Amino acid sequence: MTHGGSVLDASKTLDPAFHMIPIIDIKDAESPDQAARRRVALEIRDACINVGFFYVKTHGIPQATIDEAYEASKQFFALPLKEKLKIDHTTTHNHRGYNGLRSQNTDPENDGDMHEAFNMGKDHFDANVPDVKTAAAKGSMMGANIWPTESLVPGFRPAVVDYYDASAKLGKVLFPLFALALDLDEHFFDDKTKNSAANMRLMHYPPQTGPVDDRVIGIGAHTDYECFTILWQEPGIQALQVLNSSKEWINAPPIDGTLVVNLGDQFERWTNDIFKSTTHRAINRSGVERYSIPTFLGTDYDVKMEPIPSCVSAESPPKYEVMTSGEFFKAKVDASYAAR
Ligand SMILES: O=C(O)CCC(=O)C(=O)O
Ligand SMILES: [Fe+2]
Repeated sequence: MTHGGSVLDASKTLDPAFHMIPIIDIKDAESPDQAARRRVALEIRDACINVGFFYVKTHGIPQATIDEAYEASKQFFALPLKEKLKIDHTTTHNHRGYNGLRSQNTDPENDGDMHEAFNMGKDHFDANVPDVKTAAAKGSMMGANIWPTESLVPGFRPAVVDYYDASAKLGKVLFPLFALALDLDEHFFDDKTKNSAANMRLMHYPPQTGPVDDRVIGIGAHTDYECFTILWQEPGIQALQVLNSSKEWINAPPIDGTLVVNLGDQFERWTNDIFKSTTHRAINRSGVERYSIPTFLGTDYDVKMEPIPSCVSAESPPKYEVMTSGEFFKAKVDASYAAR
């Protein structure tokens, strides 16, 4: 990496008023040929600097794993509200479990998101992860999952955990590509992502028809909080929109055989804004139910987000206070529920 860095240079010369979200085939992500891996990383670099969103093709998550999580999700949200409320997120310190319609407000200008969700994270912990109770006392996002009664949703937990594990594994494939995209050692994030700080949400958006209050939409305009998100969207339903620098909303429809990847605020902080954490929202005007599953991949909660040297210079001094990813993430998530 040269001083000043090609990443920084590129960000100065390109205009991110995108109208299309690129599709990137990551079949060579783990190729033994370093040049092939680097080619994928360069495509990712362009997308990260200009768009903050891309679709990944050949992502490796088996269709059966997706189908089972989708079915499990439909089964869960069809439960009576009183059952879902038995695992309400307010019973946990880290917002695991169920959040009902309008219980979250992602855009502070809005009046509650028109989605319900089931929130979870890694379902078992390695011995080196801090004890759940200690972590909770420290206000961490660590902690166990809570699950609906098995007999009400048979097979829910294994189906959800399988998809979680598959998307976390895809995250492990993507981190080295992001590192390469930043001209870092491919293993840069390895020791920063040992404890699976990945969180996942099953989301359900009821259809919104007729006049819709702009302040009550599926999920209000927001950026994600972690390094990046892997998003599965129900096929055939347009709902997700991404804001470009001309303040136009660009549709991000589901595309067969792909998943959406978008960057979050942690990467923006690591890269001093060179990687874009792009604003997005979702509104379901399709007339039918919509389901989606985002998995949010961040670094371990005790990792300090220090700007990557190639991303700062005399002309571009560090913009962000250095804090741990856990402090940052908890503050953001708490705030998204606070006003409700
Ligand atoms: O459901 C979607 O398409 C988007 C969800 C989202 O942006 C989020 O949960 O952060
Ligand atoms: Fe999001």
